[in-house]
Amino acid sequence: MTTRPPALLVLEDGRAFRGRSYGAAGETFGEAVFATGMTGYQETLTDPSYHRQVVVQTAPHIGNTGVNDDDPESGRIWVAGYVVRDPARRPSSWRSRRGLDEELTAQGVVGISDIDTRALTRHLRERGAMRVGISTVETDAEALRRKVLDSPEMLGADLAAEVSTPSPYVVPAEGERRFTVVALDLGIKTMTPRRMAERGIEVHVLPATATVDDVLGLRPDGLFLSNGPGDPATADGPVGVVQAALERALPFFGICFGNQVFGRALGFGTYKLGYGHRGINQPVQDRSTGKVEVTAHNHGFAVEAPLDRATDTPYGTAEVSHVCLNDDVVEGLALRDRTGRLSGFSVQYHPEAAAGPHDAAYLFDRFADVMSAAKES
Ligand SMILES: NC(=O)CC[C@H](N)C(=O)O
Repeated sequence: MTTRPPALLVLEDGRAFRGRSYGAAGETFGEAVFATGMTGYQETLTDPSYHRQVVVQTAPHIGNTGVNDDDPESGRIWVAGYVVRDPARRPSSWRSRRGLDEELTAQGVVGISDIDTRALTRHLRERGAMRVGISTVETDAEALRRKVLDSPEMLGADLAAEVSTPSPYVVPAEGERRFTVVALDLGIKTMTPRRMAERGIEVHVLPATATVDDVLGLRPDGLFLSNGPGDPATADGPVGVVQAALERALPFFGICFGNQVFGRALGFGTYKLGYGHRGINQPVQDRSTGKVEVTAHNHGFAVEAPLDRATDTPYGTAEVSHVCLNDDVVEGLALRDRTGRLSGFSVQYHPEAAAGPHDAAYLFDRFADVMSAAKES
């Protein structure tokens, strides 16, 4: 194996790491975030929520199972850059079609390897997520840092439309069609409509810019909002769509960015976390049952809502349904109508679990139950 050329990583606060080029040569900028999953790097790389983020993998060996054509969560790699400690020298899996290094290069993703990812992660944990640059062409750390400081920040970034589908498409229900759902694609992962389809839900996926009329024109039984990149404070369009749907008592389910938009639609604020939650083993408690789920996360923002009381909204009573046991961050919201019936809910984490444990799959059944109850009434 030939030795790969040198590469330089510089954070906006000036901390620098020198390693080797991994993937494409060139220069890239984004928000440095760390992901703690021991598996699922393909799903991570192709999750549109990572658009404009440079992902640092805390697992030291990455690329061991190569790249297959089954696991991507979208049509391309979305991360702005990739940071690993020790890339696999040779992939090994019966499903592997090519090496990860090769795939990153083919998709033009600039990365760096052979740096102390543990030191970098501890730095981000102490100082918070921040902008970063990786370069295989610039060798002067101060020069690269100046470019990092010129690059856009994640706070205030409006990115959903950049990753959303350009035109609507339909994911048919498996077996008998029980419900029709409109899903706003703010950066949807492939597995999400599939989890609904498995439950007899036909999913009409619409672009992030879809209007209330586009949604209602399809006469859906429910509205779904996906995960997605960027700052939820910028998502005024989707917030308006959700509010209009709630006014008409249309059952609602949201995931991640969808949870943040739901929170805003209910009148709550959102804020940026210090370094976020990204991994597949985060403990979350469902406050209605007391049960703890081990869940998949990828979020840098969160909803600000009171944990100790319900909140009256124009659409009913809202409460925090799920919390993260590591830091008490709001991980889910539930909305009940005047009769006490659940009419909409959302989670900050990823029940589609691609990758991740399947503890939260019940939420897709809950969505079907909410639609079923609404149909009967
Ligand atoms: N996965 C997501 O939907 C992330 C939502 C939002 N971009 C955040 O970072 O919190």
